[in-house]
Amino acid sequence: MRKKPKAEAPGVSESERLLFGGPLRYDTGWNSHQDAFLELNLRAMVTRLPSLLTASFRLAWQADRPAARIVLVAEVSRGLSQAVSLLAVNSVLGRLIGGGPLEERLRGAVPALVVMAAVMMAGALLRAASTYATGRLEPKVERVATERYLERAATVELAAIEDHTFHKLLDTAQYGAASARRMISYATRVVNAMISLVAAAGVLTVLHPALLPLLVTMTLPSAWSALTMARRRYASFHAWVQHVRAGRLLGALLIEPEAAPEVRVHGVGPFLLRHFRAMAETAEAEQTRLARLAAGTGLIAAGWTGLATAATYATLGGLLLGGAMALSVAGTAVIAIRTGSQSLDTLVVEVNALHEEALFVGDLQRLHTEAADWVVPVGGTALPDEPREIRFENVTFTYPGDARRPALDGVTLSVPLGKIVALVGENGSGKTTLVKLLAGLYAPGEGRILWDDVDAADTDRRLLAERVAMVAQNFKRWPFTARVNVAVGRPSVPLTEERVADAVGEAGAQDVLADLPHGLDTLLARNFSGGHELSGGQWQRLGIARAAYRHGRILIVDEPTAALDARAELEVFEKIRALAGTGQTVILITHRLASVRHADLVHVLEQGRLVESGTPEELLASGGVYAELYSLQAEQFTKVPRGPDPSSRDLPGEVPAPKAG
Ligand SMILES: Nc1ncnc2c1ncn2[C@@H]1O[C@H](COP(=O)(O)OP(=O)(O)OP(=O)(O)O)[C@@H](O)[C@H]1O
Repeated sequence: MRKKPKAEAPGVSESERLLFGGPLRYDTGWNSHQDAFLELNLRAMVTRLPSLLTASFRLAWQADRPAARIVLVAEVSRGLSQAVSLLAVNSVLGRLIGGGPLEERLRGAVPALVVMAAVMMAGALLRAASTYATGRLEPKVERVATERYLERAATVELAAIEDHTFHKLLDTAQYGAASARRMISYATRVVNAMISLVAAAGVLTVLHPALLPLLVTMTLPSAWSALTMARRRYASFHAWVQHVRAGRLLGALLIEPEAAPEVRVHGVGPFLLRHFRAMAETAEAEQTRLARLAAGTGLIAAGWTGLATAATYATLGGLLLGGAMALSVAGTAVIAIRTGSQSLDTLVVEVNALHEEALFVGDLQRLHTEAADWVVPVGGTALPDEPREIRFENVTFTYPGDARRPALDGVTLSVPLGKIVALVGENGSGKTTLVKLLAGLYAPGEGRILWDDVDAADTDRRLLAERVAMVAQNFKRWPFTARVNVAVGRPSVPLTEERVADAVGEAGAQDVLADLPHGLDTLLARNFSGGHELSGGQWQRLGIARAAYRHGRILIVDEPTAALDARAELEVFEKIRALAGTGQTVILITHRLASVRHADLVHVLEQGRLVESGTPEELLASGGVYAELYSLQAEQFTKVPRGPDPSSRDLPGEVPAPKAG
């Protein structure tokens, strides 16, 4: 078995140990095709070439058929014109070196010279056509590949995005589009080099059969050197990719706005810089090692090429001296050997590159296949028009990975529609997971979620999603204008001023907009010029406006007031209560138990299990978990000494002492 080139294992620098807890081992999806590349040798290259060229042509054909046709015709014609050109050279040399007066010899060479000139002109025109068509084709190929990639990423289940293996594939496949683009020019050059090689080889065989093996012998050393170096670079890239990425991460942290305050207040700058330098220096050592090896390999290859060239010219000399070859033929042979060896060199390098790019395009194709298993299904039974309740029946759900316990464990509960239902429980008790299941973002591992008597698992997920509006705990702060940040709640309906204004009013976000320099047209992305940043509480109000804009029949609010000041919190709960008055279902997750007082039903979760259900009064009276959490919060306020003004306004977080029970 052939020995694989070994990449030097990255040296574990002190920085790496300290910052990342040990050596940053290579662990991305590239692993899957690493071996394929390392096994690449001349024979493998030749066998894989047809499929690589077909793949490139298919990509080009999908993106722009006329341009793909132009490139193909132009490159094939250019290769053929080189054969004609070589034959014309042979004819010119034959005439010039042959017998007779000089004037006659020159005149005799004119037709072949005219052919040469015509072929050169045609070659230039074909080159221009190919350059134009390739330039037109490349961005289209990249766009088509990127669109397919993004479309796949957007249509898979949330669980796929959170699945480590699938996410790795998403990470690696993103390089596929740029690789597809590059494959076009590599494939073009490969086709061109192949045809001119065939032309040179054909001419050489016609001139003398012994010349063809000489051409191959001359080119083998440089082919070997190009392949060896490419394999080493690739192996090194994989062994060092994490290390290099981590080094870049350190650099990026120094300029990132989120890190900027701590970098300055805690003086983290010099600390990060020191470790950045240490990691960069370790990576530089690898580059030096590769350069040393490249120099050595290059020298060996040059030595062999020199010997092969000397042998070629000695053979030519022998043939000339032995009278087996005319001088004019020897002249043409020298030109053909030079052209042929250049084409062979190009061929090796370009096929090498083509193969490397094809591996990344292969990841993109793998993504398409694997994503098909994760795509959110379309179609299914309709939901009842006016359901009375959503019922969780013995629902268990465990996040993929190495979770130590299910996030939801045999939960049976009811969410009556048209009411305010609160979910309460300590951190990590499963509240957010429960609403994500309700919204169809995950499917239960066991049990059922019923909308009256229709199992959510059998329904059309898009129709289910249309019923739900959600203000998630970490809802997205879109880097767009304030208007879009509201209207993105329902992109399927035309954006109208009236709808936006209504939603802003419902969320009580008018004050937030009034403070913005361009109102609804203010760009909410500080990293762009003219961009503006909102405070956490201001963002939260826009998030609520977004959910109001959606007009989902079920409004899920996960910690809606965490970043709000006391007055704003009061207002938001007023709005939420008013929504419930209009028949809207509100599912409220909050740790502020005072806000739960107005809920029609409270479910208390503990470590993924439902431990209590009832009205707030019932739960307080029962003296269980809810009552305990309530007392804890109440105590905080009763213990705090009151301010000098006893008539000061009640704070929404202020809770009355629980009834005994
Ligand atoms: N995307 C995820 N992948 C893996 N585990 C998760 C994920 N989200 C939550 N978990 C785990 O599931 C459990 C329940 O989390 P969940 O977010 O539902 O709790 P919660 O009651 O909403 O908590 P909090 O009050 O802190 O928001 C936790 O142990 C958490 O670590």
